[in-house]
Amino acid sequence: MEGGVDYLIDERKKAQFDVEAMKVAWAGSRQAFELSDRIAKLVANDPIFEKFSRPMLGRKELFKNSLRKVAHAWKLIIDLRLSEEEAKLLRHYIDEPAYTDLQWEMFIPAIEGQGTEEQKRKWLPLARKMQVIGSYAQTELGHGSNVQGLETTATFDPQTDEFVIHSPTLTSSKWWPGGTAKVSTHAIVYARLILDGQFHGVHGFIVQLRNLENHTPLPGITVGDIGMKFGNGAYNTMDNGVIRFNHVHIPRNQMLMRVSQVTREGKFVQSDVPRQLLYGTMVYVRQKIVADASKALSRAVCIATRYSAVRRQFGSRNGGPEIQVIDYKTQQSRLFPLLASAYAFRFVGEWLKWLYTDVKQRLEANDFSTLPEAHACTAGLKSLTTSATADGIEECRKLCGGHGYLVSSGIPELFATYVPACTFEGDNVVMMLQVARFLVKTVSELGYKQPVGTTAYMRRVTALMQSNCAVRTAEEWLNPGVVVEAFEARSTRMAVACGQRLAKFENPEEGFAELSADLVEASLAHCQVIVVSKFVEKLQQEIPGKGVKRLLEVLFYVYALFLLHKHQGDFLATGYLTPKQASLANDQLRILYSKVRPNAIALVDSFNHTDHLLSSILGRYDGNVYPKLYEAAFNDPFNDSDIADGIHQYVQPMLRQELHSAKL
Ligand SMILES: CCCCCCCCCC/C=C\CCCCCCC/C=C/C(=O)SCCNC(=O)CCNC(=O)[C@H](O)C(C)(C)COP(=O)(O)OP(=O)(O)OC[C@H]1O[C@@H](n2cnc3c(N)ncnc32)[C@H](O)[C@@H]1OP(=O)(O)O
Ligand SMILES: Cc1cc2nc3c(=O)[nH]c(=O)nc-3n(C[C@H](O)[C@H](O)[C@H](O)COP(=O)(O)OP(=O)(O)OC[C@H]3O[C@@H](n4cnc5c(N)ncnc54)[C@H](O)[C@@H]3O)c2cc1C
Repeated sequence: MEGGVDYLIDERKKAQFDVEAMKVAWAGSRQAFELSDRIAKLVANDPIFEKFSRPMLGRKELFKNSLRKVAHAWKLIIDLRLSEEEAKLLRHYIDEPAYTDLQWEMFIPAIEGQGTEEQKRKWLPLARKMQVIGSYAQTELGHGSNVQGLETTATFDPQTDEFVIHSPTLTSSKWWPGGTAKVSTHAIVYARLILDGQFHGVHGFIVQLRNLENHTPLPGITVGDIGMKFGNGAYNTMDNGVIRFNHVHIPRNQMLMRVSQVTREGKFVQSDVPRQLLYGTMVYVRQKIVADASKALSRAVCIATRYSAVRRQFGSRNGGPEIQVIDYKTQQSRLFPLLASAYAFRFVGEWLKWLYTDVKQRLEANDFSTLPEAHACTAGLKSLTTSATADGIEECRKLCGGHGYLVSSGIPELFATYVPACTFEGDNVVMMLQVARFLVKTVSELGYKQPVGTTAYMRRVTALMQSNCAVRTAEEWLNPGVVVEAFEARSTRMAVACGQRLAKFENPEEGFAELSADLVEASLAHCQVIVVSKFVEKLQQEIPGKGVKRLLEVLFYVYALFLLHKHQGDFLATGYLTPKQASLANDQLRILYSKVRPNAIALVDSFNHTDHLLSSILGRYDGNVYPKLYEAAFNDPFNDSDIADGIHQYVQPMLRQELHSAKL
């Protein structure tokens, strides 16, 4: 058997649910599905968006090609009158990090969230028409996580009514801002505000970087690219920049002044808006990153699942077919939890989008009450989903054996492009520590304040601390209430235990630092409660289509019981479960894997990923893997000639024992 075409045809016949209806459930609605499907096909059928050759290109060629794709996309957006939602889908399917990500997802949102009405009126139309191109310059060579530690200064000059933006040290050089090295004309620069020699916190300033006519850097600005990043292709389509400012003057009205203002006289005015709103853009992007995690993980899982059905190893009797590797229980126990995680992240991402929209409306009406919860949820879920997705993509590579290491599997580039999500928009550990602060506060207030939102379950603190799990059979684990309660009890107990240990420290900050590893674990436990509960809430909704809800229920149990198995140390140490109950959960997990097995291919087909998006020979929809791998090998430019450059010069002299006289 040369290809896996027949295998995937057979696999698709095994599905026990309506795949078309599952596609709608994954997309969120029929309208969302149709929109997404239309844009996916638009991109897949346009040769300019070809990306299979990307990892072979040198940096300059790669970058120029990326500029061409953006220009073509922008032309399509105008010609086809695409809405902002459609344009963002177009970006998703083009699948290439570019300066426009920063323009649309950071520069514009920063002005929307932190600008005054006047600033919005001036800058937003220019940015939305791409008449100015902006980036987000916060991180410096010396500081990224610690925003309050930034060194760039913005000193008000009352003589000229201007701010003077300056990089006083090498470590204050802006370092990383995407789109800045070669493209952006403007940036939101975060800098320490200095008025009359006094420091007034870090604020955002709109700084013009380049001449709009000839694109040269403005006087006082030194700008360049920070160098090649991890992996070929991958994030190297982005021009991450370094910028030094040498006393660059900008008008006073280019400080983003919704949160605080500087008057003509140089007086600092703090409005009622909390200073945390300065971090609002990061809350927005973290929410987007959570939504993106399910897309990335589902791609890797789709490739690994299809290939696992095509690939056969061992077990041949009398020349008959070998076993499909997807039938190995070990393969299932590594792959199916990732499949279930993709669905879990999809649904929690949908919920987080709702939460963010709600917070945004409140902020616009100057209601800041839900901001701490939104910050904790976006920070925690960003950390949980990106860490699991990055690990999951790497696991999918291993699930594909040696062929997974080939660039043509599509996995190496996906991994290299994805992993920085664990670091950017907040290092994942730093983000979990933010959740920890929120949890510690919630726990310390339990005696007199009812927790709300995602911590509302802690209202039942007494019951969750005292009662234990009642499961007696593997079957009894198939109860959403039982599963959610187990996660809530473990999380509450871990958070309360941290609170009790913290109380023993005289200095709370010292205690927090000392216990930070435990606090991160407690935060993860809390974030898992959110993901598990949001999956259950999804299942409580009407989900049309034959067998769709049943399969989603199976995936819910796979996700939750897999986590329970993985973290059984916590569940046992907190005393909520007995070893016997943990073992019953694992027994149930094996039964669940056998329920997923016949549906596995249909479940990944339901993501509706095009071959263009997957860009993977192993994950091809038709399963025609081996002939295409063979063809691709001989199409590689390295195989253009049987005799590679350098063979005559460096290998043949060795073969002839003439190396000492050869010119090297
Ligand atoms: C062709 C045309 C196509 C057009 C369409 C294009 C569409 C594109 C689609 C693209 C797809 C995907 C989008 C993704 C794009 C992503 C690109 C990403 C590139 C990367 C960018 C970056 O990385 S930007 C830099 C990010 N930096 C960070 O995240 C820094 C992390 N550090 C911090 O956030 C803070 O310093 C930290 C939270 C760690 C601590 O802050 P600090 O003030 O020092 O500390 P505290 O004193 O601890 O905090 C004070 C209190 O404030 C609370 N708090 C902190 N942060 C927030 C917040 N964000 N919101 C609300 N509250 C916050 C904190 O909890 C404290 O509260 P308390 O009650 O006092 O304890
Ligand atoms: C691909 C990419 C694109 C980026 N794009 C942009 C951009 O457009 N604009 C921009 O401004 N920035 C950008 N960044 C920068 C990014 O936001 C920072 O790298 C990120 O916030 C992490 O900060 P750091 O690099 O200072 O890490 P560090 O804080 O130096 O982290 C190093 C280690 O220290 C640990 N650590 C740090 N603080 C603590 C703590 N308090 N407690 C415990 N452990 C801690 C971390 O967990 C980590 O293990 C980008 C980064 C990347 C990789």
